[in-house]
Amino acid sequence: MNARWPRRGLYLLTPDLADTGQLLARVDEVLGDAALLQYRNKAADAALRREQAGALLALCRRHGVPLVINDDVALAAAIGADGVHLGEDDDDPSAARAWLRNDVLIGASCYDSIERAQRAVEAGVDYVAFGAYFPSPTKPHARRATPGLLRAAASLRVPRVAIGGITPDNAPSLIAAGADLVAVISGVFDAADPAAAARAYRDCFEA
Ligand SMILES: Cc1ncc(COP(=O)(O)OP(=O)(O)O)c(N)n1
Ligand SMILES: Cc1ncsc1CCOP(=O)(O)O
Ligand SMILES: [Mg+2]
Repeated sequence: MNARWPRRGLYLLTPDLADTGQLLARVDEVLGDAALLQYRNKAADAALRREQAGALLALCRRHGVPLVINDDVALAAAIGADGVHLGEDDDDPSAARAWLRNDVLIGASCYDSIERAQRAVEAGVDYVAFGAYFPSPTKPHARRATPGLLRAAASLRVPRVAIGGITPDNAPSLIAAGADLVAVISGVFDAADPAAAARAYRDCFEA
């Protein structure tokens, strides 16, 4: 378990962009307001993901923001990333824990299931993620979760992440229900003013 990562705030996920220069420029503009960055690209091949993850790691180091890799434990280990995020179609958290250094954080998607979250915590994950909370432009068919799940997960004693269609307007209701981090793609990267949007999420945690 990594003792140093921020446990509250905006958890930014990258949009699928093939152009690495464009990806870096778009992330650079908003990273200062993020607590964590996740590299997520569901369209890129292995070589492009390696290139983009390495470039994002350098950017994250400059901003002092930890980088989490989605889906790919081998990639996280290869570049020395700060964490990996795993869902139901990915490696098992306990297998990842055996593979990765002890200070690499592991996050788990728990969708709408407190039982899945309990099992993940027993396997040694550092945070649990629930959602989608609202209709997600990025993942329209994502399973839906309720705020009650965030309240129920308080007893697990790891940070709780909420994801899916989260905007600066609806984030406060999830934070009030116990979300420590809100995970966002379109609310920042599809905003007319991404820097202002990122600041608005951050402000939700300071209100
Ligand atoms: C913080 C966070 N929460 C949930 C997910 C979704 O993970 P998963 O269900 O494995 O789906 P994909 O993102 O891989 O499409 C996530 N990536 N991050
Ligand atoms: C990866 C993922 N898992 C559930 S919803 C989602 C996408 C989140 O993106 P957005 O913030 O655009 O809804
Ligand atoms: Mg996944």
